[in-house]
Amino acid sequence: MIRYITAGESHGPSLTGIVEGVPAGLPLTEDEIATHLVRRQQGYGRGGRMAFEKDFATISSGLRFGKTMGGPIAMSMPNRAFEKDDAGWPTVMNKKEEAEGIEKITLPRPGHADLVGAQKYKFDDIRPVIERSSARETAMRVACCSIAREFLKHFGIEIGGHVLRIGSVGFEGWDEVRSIADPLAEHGAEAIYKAADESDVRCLDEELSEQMREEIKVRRKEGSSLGGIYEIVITGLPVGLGSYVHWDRKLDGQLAQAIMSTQAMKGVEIGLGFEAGHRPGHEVHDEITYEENDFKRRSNRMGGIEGGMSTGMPIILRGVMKPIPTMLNPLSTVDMKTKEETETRYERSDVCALPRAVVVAESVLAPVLANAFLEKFGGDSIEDIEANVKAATQ
Ligand SMILES: Cc1cc2nc3c(=O)[nH]c(=O)nc-3n(C[C@H](O)[C@H](O)[C@H](O)COP(=O)(O)O)c2cc1C
Ligand SMILES: C=C(O[C@@H]1CC(C(=O)O)=C[C@@H](OP(=O)(O)O)[C@H]1O)C(=O)O
Repeated sequence: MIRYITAGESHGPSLTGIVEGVPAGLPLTEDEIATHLVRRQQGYGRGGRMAFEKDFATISSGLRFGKTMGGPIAMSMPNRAFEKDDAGWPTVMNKKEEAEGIEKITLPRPGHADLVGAQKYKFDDIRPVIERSSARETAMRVACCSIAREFLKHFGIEIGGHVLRIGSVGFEGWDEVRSIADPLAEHGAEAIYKAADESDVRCLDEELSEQMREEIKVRRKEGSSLGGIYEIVITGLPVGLGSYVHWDRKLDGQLAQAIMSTQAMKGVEIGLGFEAGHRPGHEVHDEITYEENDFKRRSNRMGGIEGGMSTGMPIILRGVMKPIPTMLNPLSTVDMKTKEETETRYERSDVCALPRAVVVAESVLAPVLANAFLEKFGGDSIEDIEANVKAATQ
């Protein structure tokens, strides 16, 4: 079973990650991991921080001659913000000897972890909450998950995401999206993310991309922020990953948890999702056929999962991200120190991080799928697993 843990603060010296349970013999390079780290930094609507961070994870254990050895893989990634002290407020993490002189942050932002975090941990300064709740953590999360992603790719399983909606601009309904995404998915889900990467809002439609950019521009000018909806497609899956036999083995439940564990996510749907509640059964369920010695389905409105198990069709999952809580135009809040009503203070921020969050969402699904795959075909080495897959498909 692949497990990973991340450590690090947004403006601390570095982020650290350890990935345990990766089978031996998987070819892996830092550059492959960096592909997704670079993608996570790109996107229209990003803030100033992403312009100067140069995310790269250095591997310090678990590899020999470019292949995994079965032991924990440790990674480290520096925060350039730690040295820069450029954010317009003291980057307090590198000035521990001056703790007394540093201004406390006492104005919690609605929608961020600030108020509840300070209440829970009994802080009179929001800074420690900001540091660890920040989506800076997703940089190391993407690095860790990219290893599981490489494992899946080795067995022909690909993941690709794209943006469906930003604020008021988006595709009209399920069929319109399918007409663009499904033909790409026939070449493997990576064709989807590669096509989406052509647009700086990661949308597959050129006209919508332009409108989304405009929407972000308008909301930025107003001092507001935006979220949106994205879709992730996973191809190359065998039948029967996950199980209906127990609640915690259902693949859809595990995938949803991974998405909801990501900063700013407020919902997940699989296949038709919430639209299934609007349609009668005959317009929802995927009819079964038998062609070329195999069971097939006429459609994939269940999004590749039935009974908590992969059907062998592409998994289609959508997530919704709320608008960024930090906004130039302030919201009402209360000063934690004086208890007086006042307004939030602005700190450097993304205006819309959805195009970047798509890469995070693609990534966090990888360990879930890799573990479901290992549960079915598992072994200590890639060689063992290849033999198990071969035996199961003969
Ligand atoms: C890729 C990404 C970038 C983000 N950037 C910011 C940001 O610049 N400013 C901000 O206030 N929130 C940002 N967020 C959202 C906050 O991290 C998040 O709302 C906060 O941690 C509270 O957690 P919750 O939204 O899950 O409740 C970002 C989220 C993601 C996934
Ligand atoms: C640093 C990243 O995102 C950060 C997420 C974030 C937040 O509150 O979640 C706040 C901002 O941090 P800063 O105030 O340092 O600019 C974002 O830039 C990153 O994605 O690597």
